[in-house]
Amino acid sequence: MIEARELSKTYGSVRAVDRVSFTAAAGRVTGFLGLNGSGKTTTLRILLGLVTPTSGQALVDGRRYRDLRHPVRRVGAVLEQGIGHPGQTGRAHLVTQAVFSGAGRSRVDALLEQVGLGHAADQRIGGYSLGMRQRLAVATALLGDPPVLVLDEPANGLDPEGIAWLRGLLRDHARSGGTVLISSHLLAELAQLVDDVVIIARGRLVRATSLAELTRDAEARVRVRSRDPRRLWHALTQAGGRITTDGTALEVAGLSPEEVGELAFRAQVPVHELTVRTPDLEQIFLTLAATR
Ligand SMILES: Nc1ncnc2c1ncn2[C@@H]1O[C@H](COP(=O)(O)OP(=O)(O)OP(=O)(O)O)[C@@H](O)[C@H]1O
Repeated sequence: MIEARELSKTYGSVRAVDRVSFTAAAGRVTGFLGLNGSGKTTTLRILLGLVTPTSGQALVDGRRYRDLRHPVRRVGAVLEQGIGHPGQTGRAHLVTQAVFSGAGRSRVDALLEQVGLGHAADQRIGGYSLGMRQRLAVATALLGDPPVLVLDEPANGLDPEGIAWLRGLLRDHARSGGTVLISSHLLAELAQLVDDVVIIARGRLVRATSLAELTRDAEARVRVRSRDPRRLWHALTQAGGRITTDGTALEVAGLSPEEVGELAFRAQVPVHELTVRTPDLEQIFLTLAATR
């Protein structure tokens, strides 16, 4: 299990992480979500003992990373930065990491196969595509066969097949009792994968809940297209509607379709389209991520 307790990190005047508390439970995949710069990487780096928090604690199985007896056997991490020496082969990289970390090299070949790099094991990393590097990073994280996996934006650079592969791997890991914490700035990317979500915005926790709960809570929206969107926007906002737009139509939250129709009528704005949109997960996330 992963636990953040009132975690804060300040860089000069920037509160990168501000009293954030959440848990990521064993047997579940937890999505750690926030827009760019919201504090995800800082939180994960604190968790992995790479950054010292200003206050609060980040714990893996009740201990700080640096207090874990065999960290590579407890926690595997895929971080954002580049991996390995470009002149090294994938296999040599894994062997080096295995030796350095004390994980043992016996799993190297099996892991290369598991992440789909068996055919490229003897190619230099410098010639790997971004997706292949991500696969190698996942293999490195799995070296110590750790129950806890922490992944910072691992889907970056993966093609749809790679994403499906990663999803399968992480789901299997959780199904066998492992803990998975995975960050992203796109909820849609994780929607098929996560059980729970932790959403942060500007360093603060906005929501920590199950994906099912998040979907249930979301309110339907009314999409309305008209000849005079400015006037309609004004009328709907005056009535308490919360509005976004894709440039073509207005998306209205907080008002029923009946209210939107009647308000448009009263404002004498001809309506060309009025539809009820069931909640879109990405929209829910964006609304939450932009709230504070
Ligand atoms: N070493 C640092 N020194 C100064 N400011 C930092 C440092 N690391 C992060 N920050 C600032 O802290 C805030 C949070 O950054 P962080 O990288 O944790 O966000 P993020 O959610 O991971 O973003 P992204 O999705 O872009 O990676 C940002 O304002 C960032 O500029």
